[in-house]
Amino acid sequence: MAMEEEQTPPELRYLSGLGNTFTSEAVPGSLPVGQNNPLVCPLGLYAEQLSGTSFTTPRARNLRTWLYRIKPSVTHEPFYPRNPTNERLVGEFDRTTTVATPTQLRWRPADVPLHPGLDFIDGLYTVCGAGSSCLRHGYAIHMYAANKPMDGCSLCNADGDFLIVPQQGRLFITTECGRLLVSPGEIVVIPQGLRFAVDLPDGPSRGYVSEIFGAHFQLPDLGPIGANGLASPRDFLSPTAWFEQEHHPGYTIVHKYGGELFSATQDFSPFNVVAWHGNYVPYKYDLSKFCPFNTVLLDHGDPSVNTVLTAPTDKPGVALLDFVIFPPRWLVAENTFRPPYYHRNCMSEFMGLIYGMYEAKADGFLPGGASLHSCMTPHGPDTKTYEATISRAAANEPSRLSGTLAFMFESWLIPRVCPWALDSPCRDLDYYQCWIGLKSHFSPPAAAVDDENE
Ligand SMILES: O=C(O)Cc1cc(O)ccc1O
Ligand SMILES: [Fe+2]
Repeated sequence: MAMEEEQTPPELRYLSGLGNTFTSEAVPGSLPVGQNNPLVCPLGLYAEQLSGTSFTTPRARNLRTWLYRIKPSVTHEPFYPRNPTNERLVGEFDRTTTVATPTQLRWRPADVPLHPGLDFIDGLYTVCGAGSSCLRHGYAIHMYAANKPMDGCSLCNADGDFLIVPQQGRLFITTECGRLLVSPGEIVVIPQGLRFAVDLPDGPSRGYVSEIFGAHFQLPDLGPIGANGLASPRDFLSPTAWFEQEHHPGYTIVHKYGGELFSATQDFSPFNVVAWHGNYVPYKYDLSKFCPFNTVLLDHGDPSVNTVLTAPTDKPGVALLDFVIFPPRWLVAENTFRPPYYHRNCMSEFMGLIYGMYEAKADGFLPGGASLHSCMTPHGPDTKTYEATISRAAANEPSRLSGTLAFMFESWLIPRVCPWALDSPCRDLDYYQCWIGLKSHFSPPAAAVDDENE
């Protein structure tokens, strides 16, 4: 099943829309009509339901898909702890696993190793996170650097949804619902529990992953923006049914459960779903389709206006995790400091850069790199950006911010950081220096100073 390096992936068909109930048949007539589990399914298939929410979740948020497959997924040998495991994957964020630090953190991009061979599972490493996958509240932020396809194995993440942001190299992802090709500049969401395998048609690849426990992503409300704008539901693409039926001795299912990896073998591919219907599906989204809204007169708006997807908490307006982008756009504000303002945020901000340069950082924040500014940790434009901005003669002219795509995972929950991320050779220990040069421009009128000092 694995593609050789640099191989052209096949043309794929997608279904458009987010939150839709879809139907898809790889063989005509393979979906039961009028019911989900007839006594005998068409073509002798097995019916299997995959639930993404509790059975009793209110209808508007209820997610489930019915899969019609050659053999049911229960047909496998027992689960064992995977050996070797991946020691750098974390699902429980406490004092035993991770560290609390308010320090501004930044990392240079990691080289994609060529040796030893690392597939998507072994190339994943957690950077930070909060909460607990077992208690179903929290998130993890991972990055990956991989150079080899997942061959003869698939991953099932029982802990949460993965939102994957490729930065280098396309991902060819086979899932139980079909296949998706995801390029840098696109994102993909793989829902909790859906089995998938990642192939790397461009060879060495890297990117970012946010994983959410106990919630699913949805589009943000648009409030006064109105009925249109930001990410449009029709630009989200889900796969169409695709299956393989060959005997596959020794096929391995890797199961991520409670942050730990388990594996089980079976003699067939899990990608044996001939037809499916439902609304619990993987989807991809091309970030260049995002329709940004922005300041058209004065002041820098809050980044929430660039939210692509949000995973809610039980508190209205408070996100477990927002996925926010900083896309190419026109800047037209008058008498305004256009880059991001200096700030301290009660939410925590993890940022990555897909390509180009980020508007707040003249140096040091590179494509494939990352930064973390946790709850109430001060941050903002570096000295070079500040000085260049205030001395720019044409500061009121429209200017186009082009050739850049940064993003942020923003969370209400305070992240704890993994020790290997703090000790990483990619960590920029001098990050704080980018602000140390900010000097006082304070120039009160002479009279005011005299009055004060008398
Ligand atoms: O810190 C950052 O660079 C992200 C960010 C961008 C912005 O435009 C406003 C606030 C904010 O936190
Ligand atoms: Fe910020």
